Amino acid sequence: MAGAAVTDERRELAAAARHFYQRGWMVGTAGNLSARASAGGFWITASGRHKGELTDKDFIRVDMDGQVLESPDLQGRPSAETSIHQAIYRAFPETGAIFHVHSVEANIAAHWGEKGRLRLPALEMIKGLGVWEENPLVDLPVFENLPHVPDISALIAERLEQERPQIPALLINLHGATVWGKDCTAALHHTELLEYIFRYMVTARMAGLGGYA
Ligand SMILES: CSC[C@@H](O)[C@@H](O)C(=O)COP(=O)(O)O
Ligand SMILES: [Zn+2]
Repeated sequence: MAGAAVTDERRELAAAARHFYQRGWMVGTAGNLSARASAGGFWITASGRHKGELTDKDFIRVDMDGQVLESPDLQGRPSAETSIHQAIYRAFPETGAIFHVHSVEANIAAHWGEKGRLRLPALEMIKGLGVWEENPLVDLPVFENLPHVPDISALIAERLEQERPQIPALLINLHGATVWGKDCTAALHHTELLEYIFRYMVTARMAGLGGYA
């Protein structure tokens, strides 16, 4: 992390962002990351920041209603997608960190979703996302990429209230995945695993397997 004097949850968030940026999942400022703050509320990336070199000034601490509690950079404003993070923290109080990334593979795989769900192949890797059955039928919730982010958040909040996703993740169509975990380490593992599954799906189609399951 370039020149950062970060001492709280922001250190882990900046490291995760750099890792995702290097994988091409957060190019051109895309994506956002948050973690519950020991000081209260959650730290979230400020809007429009480059994710390869985040410092403590690139995060804003907000409460569960999205109101700013702490902003080291007075010019900063919370991620435009903060309301999506709020919806997930509210629905699942045990969630400690949420990562939203934009990969090419997620956007291709989204084309194979139907009726708000994307069936994932029963790969061994799905165990890392908490599903231990043999040959599980796992559907990832998919949401429309509405132009007004709070409208997407409202759909997410409504659906999460009705059904808990089988894995800690959701997809916004032609936009990207949002993945969560009990802490930054778990959220990072879950993000890598889901992106592996998307990569498998795309590669399997390209290899002419006639599907991916
Ligand atoms: C690089 S455009 C992507 C944005 O529109 C958005 O989807 C995104 O993920 C980042 O928004 P941000 O407000 O910086 O958190
Ligand atoms: Zn986004």
